[in-house]
Amino acid sequence: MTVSLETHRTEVERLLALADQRRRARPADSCSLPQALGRRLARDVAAPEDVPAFDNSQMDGFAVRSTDLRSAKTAPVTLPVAAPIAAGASAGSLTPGTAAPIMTGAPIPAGADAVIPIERTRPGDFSAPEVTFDAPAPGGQYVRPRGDDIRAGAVLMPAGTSISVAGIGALTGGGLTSVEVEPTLRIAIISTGDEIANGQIPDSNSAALAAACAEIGAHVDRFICSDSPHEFDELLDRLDHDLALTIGGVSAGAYEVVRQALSPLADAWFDHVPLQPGGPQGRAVRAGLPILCLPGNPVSSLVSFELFIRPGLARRCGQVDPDRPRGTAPLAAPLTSIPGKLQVRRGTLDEHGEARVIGGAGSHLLAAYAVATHLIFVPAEIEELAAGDTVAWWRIAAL
Ligand SMILES: Nc1nc2c(c(=O)[nH]1)N[C@H]1C(S)=C(S)[C@@H](COP(=O)(O)OP(=O)(O)OC[C@H]3O[C@@H](n4cnc5c(N)ncnc54)[C@H](O)[C@@H]3O)O[C@H]1N2
Ligand code: MOO
Repeated sequence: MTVSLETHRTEVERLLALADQRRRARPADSCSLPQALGRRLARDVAAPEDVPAFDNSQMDGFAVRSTDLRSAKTAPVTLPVAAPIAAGASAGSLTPGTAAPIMTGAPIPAGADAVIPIERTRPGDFSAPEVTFDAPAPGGQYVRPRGDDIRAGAVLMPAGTSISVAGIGALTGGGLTSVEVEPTLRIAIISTGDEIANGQIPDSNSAALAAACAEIGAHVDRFICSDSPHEFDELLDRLDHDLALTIGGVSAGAYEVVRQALSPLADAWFDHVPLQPGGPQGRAVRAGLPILCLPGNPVSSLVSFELFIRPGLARRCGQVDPDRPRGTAPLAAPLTSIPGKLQVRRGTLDEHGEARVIGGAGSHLLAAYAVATHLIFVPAEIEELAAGDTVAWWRIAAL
């Protein structure tokens, strides 16, 4: 039965949710920190130590006892300069009645409780033997106390947090080198057809789809299967993935291995959606494994991945912006489209901000797609568009 694009999208979402459930049921991964960007924490992470680990200066200036500057309220106070404390030095202690040059991040010496920035002192120079202060300072001024960012044992980031760039920094700053993260979604991409299995045609579709899945953070394994339904069944029996994407074998030919093998299943659906390219589609759940079946024509498989699968998959893989950037633009040149189907052309936005189609509508024209930066949409009810008419676009590649 033909279904609307919306119905198919909803059904694909249902299968992606199932794939996500399978992923979550697998054990957590241990991941070293720089690699953990974008992964979700499998459990709460407690800070192993106080951050910062010691009281330290927030400014380049002089470490003082605030009590030594009390009288600066009425008259300037001049103190002898003690040995300087660089960031990386050990803490030491401050002799009462002296001021120690201290750099940002350097440990506050025992006895000191405030820092006066260099620009609020006279002569404003670290090499002078004495330093004069014109105002008192409250205790704690410009001191970053130990544990101010996070206390040892406190939850630094709770389970489920998507590890951001700042998260990598905070976890590393907390003394961690690896974390337990939720497992990555594992996808099996299965190219079908004797022409692929015997090498007559390069397996360009699964190469492209594998790149698309890897780009959004999924783990991908690629398989090739001949037109034998038995071989296809045996291959599916071996998979332990969260999701399978099949390519080809879904339309009206005599050797449609995917449709033949899967359509007897209770939950299976194989038919057309009102889309060009990407009309023939299928989906099934086999022994708990959700399977999304894409048409074999190269442009068709990529366009249907973009429209139906990528948004939900990217969101589940933790992408910050799961949707492609979208907008509208005037068409650079007239075009015609087939009635009753959403047509997806490939093109770019030119220097005038106009949408310019590249190549024809045919679903084998992958070379033109390869230099396109945008998908350009012609609605189902439209047969002709004039130059200047508004079209919707999604950006799929860098300009
Ligand atoms: N009588 C009809 N024929 C076709 C219809 C139809 O409605 N009635 N639909 C056409 C449309 S639209 C599409 S799209 C294709 C989809 O066909 P399949 O999904 O069954 O794909 P195949 O027949 O297996 O292959 C189509 C085409 O793509 C090439 N291909 C397949 N896999 C790969 C791969 N991994 N890498 C590169 N190229 C691949 C294959 O060699 C064929 O040329 O059906 C139309 N026919
Ligand atoms: O709908 Mo097919 O995908 O055009 O070749």
